[in-house]
Amino acid sequence: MAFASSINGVCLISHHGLRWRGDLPLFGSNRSKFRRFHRRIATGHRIKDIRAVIFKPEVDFKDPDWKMHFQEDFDRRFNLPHLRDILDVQPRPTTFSLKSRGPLHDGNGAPEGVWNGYVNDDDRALLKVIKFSSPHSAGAECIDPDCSWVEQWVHRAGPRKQIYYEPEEVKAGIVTCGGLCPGLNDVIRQIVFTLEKYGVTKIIGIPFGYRGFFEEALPEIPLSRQVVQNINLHGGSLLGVSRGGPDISDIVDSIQARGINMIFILGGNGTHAGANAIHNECRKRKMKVSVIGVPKTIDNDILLMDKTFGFDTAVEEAQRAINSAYIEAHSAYHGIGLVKLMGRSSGFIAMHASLSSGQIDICLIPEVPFTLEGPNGVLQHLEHLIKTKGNAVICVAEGAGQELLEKSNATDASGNVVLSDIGVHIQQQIKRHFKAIGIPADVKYIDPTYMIRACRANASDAILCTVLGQNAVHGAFAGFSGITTGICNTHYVYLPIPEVITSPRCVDPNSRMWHRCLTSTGQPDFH
Ligand SMILES: Nc1ncnc2c1ncn2[C@@H]1O[C@H](COP(=O)(O)OP(=O)(O)OP(=O)(O)O)[C@@H](O)[C@H]1O
Ligand SMILES: O=P(O)(O)OC[C@H]1O[C@](O)(CO)[C@@H](O)[C@@H]1O
Ligand SMILES: [Mg+2]
Repeated sequence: MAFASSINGVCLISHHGLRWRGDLPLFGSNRSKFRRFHRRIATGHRIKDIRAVIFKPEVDFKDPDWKMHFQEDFDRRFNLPHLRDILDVQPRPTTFSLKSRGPLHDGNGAPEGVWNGYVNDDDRALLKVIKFSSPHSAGAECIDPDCSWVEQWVHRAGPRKQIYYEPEEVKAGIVTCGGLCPGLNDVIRQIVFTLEKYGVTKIIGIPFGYRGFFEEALPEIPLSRQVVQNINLHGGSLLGVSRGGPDISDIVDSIQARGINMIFILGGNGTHAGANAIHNECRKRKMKVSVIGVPKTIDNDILLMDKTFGFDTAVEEAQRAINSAYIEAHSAYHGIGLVKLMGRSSGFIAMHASLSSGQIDICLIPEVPFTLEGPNGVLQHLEHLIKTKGNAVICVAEGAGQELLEKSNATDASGNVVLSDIGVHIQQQIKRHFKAIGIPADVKYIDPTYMIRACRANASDAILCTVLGQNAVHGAFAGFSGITTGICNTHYVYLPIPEVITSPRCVDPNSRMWHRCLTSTGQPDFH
C-alpha cells in the first residue's frame, strides 16, 4: 500500500495512489504509514515517485467558514493577471465581431448592433465536477477530511466586449518551444486568423523557439492569413522549435526592441515557466505586453486540463506501432512485441494507447513502479503469457522504470534529464530471461518515438487547436497577461500560468482510467 503526507503545506501523493491528505488524523495504521513515508522522503528514497498537488495548509477545517476562506483563497490564486494591475490602461469597444457584413471589416470597430457573442469577465466554469463521498473513492480529490463539495470556479475564455489594445498599435509575435507536437501549425494559423479579425496587421513568428529571440542569423517570419492558410496540412511547426535558449531578461530586451506587445508562446511545462518569467519581467519594467501561453505537449502533462493538443493524435498514431507489434508477436512462435512510447514523467500516452488498441497485455508507466525479476515481476508474467497463450505485447512509457537503469546524469539544452532507454533494457532482459529458462522467445522491439509527434493533427486535435488559438488572441485583447488557455471539464478557460506548472500532471494510479487499463490488459500488480 502507498501513502502520502503533508510537508510544508504541500500534499504529496505516492505513485501507488492512495491519497493521504495532510489534515487526516495521525493515529493507528495511518500514523505508521505516515512515519514510513517521511522516512522515505528523508532518505531521498523514491522521491521521484512522489507528486505534489495543490493543498491549502492555512485552511482550518474546524472553522465553520472554512469553505468560504478556501474559496476566497482559490479566487485569489486563479484571478487572471491584467495590464490594469500595473498600468493605467483604459478599455475601448472591441473590434472583434462576427456580425460584420463585408468580406473583411476595416478594423476600426465592430459594426453597430446587438451581438451576443461575447464572454463576460464574470463568466466562470467549474473546475471540478465530481462530488466524491469518500476519500477512498477511486480517484478522489478531497480538500477536507469529509470530502465536502467545494465549488471551484475558473475564468471562462473567449472574446470580451471591451479590449485594451488598438489593433493598429499591436505587433504580435508567435513562438513555438520545446519538442514538436501535432497541431502547432493549427494553433499558429488560428492565432493569425483571429488577430487579423481584430484588425491587426503586424504579426511575426519568432523562429526556433526562445533561441530565435537572440540569434541574429534568425530573422522574424512575417505572418498573414495568406502565409498560414495551408500550414495545418503538415506536421511540425512553420516557425521551428528548439530547447534551451537565452535568459529571460535578454528575451524581454528583444521583445522591447522589436516593439512586440502581444506574445503568444506555445510550449510545455518548461516553456510556460519561461513565459511566466517573461510576464513577470515585463511587469517589472511596466511594459504594456500581453504574454499568453498555449499548452503544447503530446505527453498531456499540464495540470488541471482535460487534455493538451497533440495528445489525441499521438495516441492515434501510436496505434500503428502497437498494431505492428501485435501482428509480429502473433505471427511468430512465442512472439513478444514491445513498444516504447513517449512520456517523460507521465504515462498518459502509453495508458490511452494501450486502452484504445485493446492489443496490449502489459502497460508500464512512470507513475507505477514495477519489478522485472521475481515472482511478481514482469518477466514471470510474460512467461505465463507465453505458456498459456503463446504471445504477448508490452507497451512501455519512456519514463517508466528509470530506477531499474543506470542514470546518465546528462541533461538536454533545457535542463531536462536525458532518460536511459527502458525499451532496450526490457528487450535485453526478456531475451536473457527466456534463454536462461530454455524457452524460445522471439522479441520484436518497436520505438516509434518521433513518428507519433511529427504528424499532422487529427480531427479532434485540430478542433482543440482552433479553439485554443482563437482564445489566446481574445485573452490578449482582453488585457490579460501571464495566462494560459485550456479545456477544463469540456469548457474553455483561462488559467494563471503558475497554477498549471507547479508539477507535471501524472496518471493517478488510483484513478478509474488506470483501473480500466489494468482490467483491459489483465496484468497483475508487478510490485
Ligand atoms: N524554469 C524555466 N524558466 C525559464 N525558461 C525555461 C524554464 N524551463 C525551460 N525553459 C525554457 O523553455 C523552453 C522549452 O523548455 P523544454 O525544453 O523543457 O520544453 P517544454 O516546454 O517543457 O516542452 P516539452 O513538452 O516538449 O518538453 C526552452 O527554451 C527552455 O530554455
Ligand atoms: O528528443 P526531444 O526533442 O528532446 O523530445 C523528447 C521528449 O519530448 C516529449 O515528448 C515532450 O514533448 C517527451 O516525452 C520526450 O522525452
Ligand atoms: Mg518539458
